[in-house]
Amino acid sequence: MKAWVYGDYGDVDVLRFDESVPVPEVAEDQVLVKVVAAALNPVDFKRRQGKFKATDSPLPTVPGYDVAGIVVKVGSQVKSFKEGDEVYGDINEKALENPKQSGSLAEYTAVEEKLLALKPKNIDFVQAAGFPLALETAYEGLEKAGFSSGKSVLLAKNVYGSSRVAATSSTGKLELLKSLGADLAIDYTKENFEELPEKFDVVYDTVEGGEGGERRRQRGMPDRRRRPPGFRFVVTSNGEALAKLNPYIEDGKVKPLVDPRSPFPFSQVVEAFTYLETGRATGKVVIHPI
Ligand SMILES: C/C=C1/OC(C)=C(O)C1=O
Repeated sequence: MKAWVYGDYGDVDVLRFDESVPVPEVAEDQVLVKVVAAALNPVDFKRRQGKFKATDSPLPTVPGYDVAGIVVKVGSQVKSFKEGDEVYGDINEKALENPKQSGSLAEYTAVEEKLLALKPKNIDFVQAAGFPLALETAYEGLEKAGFSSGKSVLLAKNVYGSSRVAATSSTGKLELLKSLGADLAIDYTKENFEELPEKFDVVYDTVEGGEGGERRRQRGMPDRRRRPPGFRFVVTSNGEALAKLNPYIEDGKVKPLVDPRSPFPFSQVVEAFTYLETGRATGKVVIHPI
């Protein structure tokens, strides 16, 4: 099959397009998905850069976590899906612990049925591919924080009924935050949210150690010891959680956010990663058709 592969860790120039990659074997609890669309995530390029090599699967790697496609084969123990089902999901249960060597930037990928959900009918494959890892990360974090309706979060209005959502971004993305429903859009290049008079029940930091986090630290991030209790976690892919969120997607309460430059054709995966790695994307970077 055709797939993007890298045999060494490094920047985008380690990526190779290979037309003779073996189609992955299907275990008894897996389905084989004909990939229609695959979304890129920062974990893909951090993994390719070797940031998780200690717990990575062996090289060579076909990258790609997020997938949307059609079931073309089912393992002997599979109960939830049949051939022809349109599915989506994050194919790696533990994002950083032995992620699959054969990912979604390929014509086919084999995935455990417990990591997939049926694709909502009201969104297309490109929109669906962009949801799993990001949506499951948001949901898992808010669940772990015991978030509930009426609370305020510095992210979760339409699923939890939060009273107030504030969000931070660089100057150029403030209007996008407001269009997505943020009651308060904070420019982290000008303000440190921890110094604002308004306080929040939950602060959800998705980029600590990323651009936003470093910028806050450069401007004298308050002493961590004065911060309220918090926790770090790495998303666990969960098809049941995704299926639970399907009704919010189907009634339009949770909307896909695909970058205007998406979809990138399968031949332009290098260009797609290069764009994602600029940090300038304003939505999911999706590869389609595959
Ligand atoms: C998707 C999971 C991630 O876990 C870490 C530490 C990141 O930087 C990720 O993107």
